[in-house]
Amino acid sequence: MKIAVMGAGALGGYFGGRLAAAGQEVTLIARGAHLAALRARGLKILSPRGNLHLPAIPATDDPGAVGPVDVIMFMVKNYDVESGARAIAPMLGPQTMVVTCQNGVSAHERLGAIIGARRVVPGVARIPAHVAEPGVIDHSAMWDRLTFGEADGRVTARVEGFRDAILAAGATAVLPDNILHDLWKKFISQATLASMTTLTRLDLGPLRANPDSRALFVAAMEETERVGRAVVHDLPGGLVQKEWEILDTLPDTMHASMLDDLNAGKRLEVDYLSGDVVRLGRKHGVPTPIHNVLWAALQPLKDGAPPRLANAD
Ligand SMILES: NC(=O)C1=CN([C@@H]2O[C@H](COP(=O)(O)OP(=O)(O)OC[C@H]3O[C@@H](n4cnc5c(N)ncnc54)[C@H](OP(=O)(O)O)[C@@H]3O)[C@@H](O)[C@H]2O)C=CC1
Ligand SMILES: CC(C)(CO)C(=O)C(=O)O
Repeated sequence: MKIAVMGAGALGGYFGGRLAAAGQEVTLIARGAHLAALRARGLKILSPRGNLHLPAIPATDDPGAVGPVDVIMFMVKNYDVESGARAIAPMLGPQTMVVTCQNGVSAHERLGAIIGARRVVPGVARIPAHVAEPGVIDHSAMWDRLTFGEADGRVTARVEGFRDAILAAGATAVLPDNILHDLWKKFISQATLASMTTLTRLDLGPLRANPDSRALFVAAMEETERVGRAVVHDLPGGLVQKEWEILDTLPDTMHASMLDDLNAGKRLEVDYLSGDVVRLGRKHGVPTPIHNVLWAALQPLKDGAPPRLANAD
């Protein structure tokens, strides 16, 4: 299978590396110091599921040099979806499938508006990872799950084939009954996890242990669930509780990738997390006071390179 990874950072490097190690024809699309390191030293993955070093994995910043592929793993951040969508044009053949992984609920629609919805297979990733240094992906827990499926719920040969390729590579792939439900299920916890860990600069452990911050966490998730129910009328019940069954099993040191982004001086995806809770709440007449505070409080940090803390000295 010919696979291109558009945005071979934390997630793209992880899944692209596993697929390449399993013999798939993978090209990483990257840029800057990360691309230079990939070319000079190859890709390294540090992972409890097994470390990996691929010294000669193909990497480029030029999708035109790759040409049409079977699958594009579209793994840029939310704020790069539109520019990334335009950049992948030379890799789109008549049958190319483009699988997403972005947190939030809007990336697949924004991508589809540019490249055509029929090409897009929405996905949800459950895998904690970050780029520890250029060329090196640090995957910090056992889970490495990519759930994806056709937006209309059909189980097609293209999604089955790609699921089998990921499973053969030793990572986890799931075809759900309804990918839109899965997107919202994760969004209900992720929008809150991202904003609360980033705003407080704390891991999940202390936020979950303190009764007041836990209550705020739960209320923010319930707010998102109410918005979800207004947007997707057949969203199953009990999603907040189901997400807490996951949150309560995570290590104390778990935090959202958005906190890693803050610490690395990168841009934040907050407009697509708490920001989209607020935006969709307004659109559907559902009040979102908690996410409005979380979203607004993070605005001064969202463009990256956080201002010097007033009391840092
Ligand atoms: N990291 C995690 O633990 C998880 C992340 N997610 C979601 O997955 C998505 C990807 O996250 P993550 O992997 O952490 O992000 P990263 O920033 O690690 O990776 C994205 C990569 O895409 C590169 N990129 C963007 N545009 C281009 C371009 N035009 N050409 C070449 N390279 C490009 C970026 O380069 P540059 O750095 O120069 O911008 C970066 O290296 C996010 O939406 C996130 O919400 C979901 C679950 C877990
Ligand atoms: C919480 C985690 C790491 C789970 O996959 C995540 O999705 C993120 O923070 O982006």
